Amino acid sequence: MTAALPPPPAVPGVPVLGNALRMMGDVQQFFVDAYRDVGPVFRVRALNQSFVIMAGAAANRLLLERGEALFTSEESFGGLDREFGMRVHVLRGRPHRELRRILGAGLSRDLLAARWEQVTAETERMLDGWARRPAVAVVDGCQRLAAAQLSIAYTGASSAARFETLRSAFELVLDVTIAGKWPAATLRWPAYRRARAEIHRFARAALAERAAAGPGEGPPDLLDRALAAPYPPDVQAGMALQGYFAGVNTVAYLYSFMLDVLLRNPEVLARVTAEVDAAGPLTFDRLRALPALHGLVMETLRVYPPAPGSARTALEPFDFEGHRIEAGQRVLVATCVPHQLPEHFPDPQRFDIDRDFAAARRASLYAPFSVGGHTCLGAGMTQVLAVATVALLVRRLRLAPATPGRPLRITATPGPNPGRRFTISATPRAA
Ligand code: HEM
Repeated sequence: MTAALPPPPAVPGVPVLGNALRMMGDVQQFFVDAYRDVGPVFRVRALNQSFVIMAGAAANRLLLERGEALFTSEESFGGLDREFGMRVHVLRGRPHRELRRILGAGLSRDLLAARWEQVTAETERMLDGWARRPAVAVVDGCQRLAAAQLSIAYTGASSAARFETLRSAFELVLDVTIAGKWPAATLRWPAYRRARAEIHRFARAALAERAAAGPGEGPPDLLDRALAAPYPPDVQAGMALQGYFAGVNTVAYLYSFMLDVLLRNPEVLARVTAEVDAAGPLTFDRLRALPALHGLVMETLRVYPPAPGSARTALEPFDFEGHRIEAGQRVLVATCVPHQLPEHFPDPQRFDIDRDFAAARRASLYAPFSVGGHTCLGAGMTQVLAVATVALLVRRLRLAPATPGRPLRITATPGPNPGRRFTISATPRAA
């Protein structure tokens, strides 16, 4: 009989808080440092929660090849399903693949092509608003922008009027059910119940309106797909909500990091600006021919991944890199740790928009959208929308940091972002 392997080693933390402070800051850097100091599997504790973190090439391969058999997402994402009918995150096997197929069609980048004029007009309107303010709070501004863009592309109408309700209710659910920051009883607070009810009314009204009007011109969008799907009304509403919420924070954090990068790297800003200026009228098809901008998006996702891990719970005991992981253990596959390893990305500290990602992508070592069965369904939309947004931005606005010299301070609430204090000033470029 072989002896059972030891449990993963713990990363030293402080009393009571454990590793919470580092998990709430630059969590990607924390995972990279712990991988180097402790190895590819280690335990962390944040207040009352304990996670096993698995990182490196073998961890990504395990999630890709055995993720479906070994893990469930219920404990991490069940709250989104129970509270909002957003079920795709927690399903497994065939039912998951079926819902993914339908939802994937409703979240396709083709919808941006179909609603290009509407999305760019709203983006330009919002960016012009930035130029009228003395300072722009970048994360908040980018959340509003991403929410408007995604809701127009996916549903044909902006959700801007409900933005604050949507943001506060969803962030509370994430803090309670995924981050474990507040007790579950928080979801019984009257203020939360009211916000939740409003979100439900909003999703049901959007679906009812579409059902009455019938599908519009162009490809079927997310609402058409949800209405035609063989699911109960709460799941159809959850599908519609994916268009208003899934992706808003991650896309906004990506935009915010890109702005930080552009302000800190004048040579990158000069290159993308020259590329956009030379491109002529900005049509959806022309987005493909902007290599410096594509490089900026890819490299920002490498260095500053807005979702640096996939949270799961082990369904059965298994061994990984010389350690035993027990059934029921909460696990986080830190999928983006390879982004910082020189064996996969030469000179990883260098921000290089000319990097070749092809080999790392094929080997699942470039993984800002995770790997395996639950890979992001909005990845295609994110990439084209991010290119379009930076193109419109550098064409319209001249940017400067509101507080020159302020260092980048990453905070992970709920995901890694440059923090609420990151502000810029924007002036019209023609001025
Ligand atoms: C920078 C932008 C984005 C990043 C970094 C990102 C990242 C991720 C990651 C890492 C996952 C996997 C989670 C897991 O393994 O449990 C995921 C799943 C998902 N994402 Fe995104 N995402 C982004 C934008 C979007 C957008 C715009 C949408 C569109 C609404 C979207 C919709 C989804 C959905 C529906 C899933 C669940 C897929 C499933 O469970 O089968 N994401 N995303």
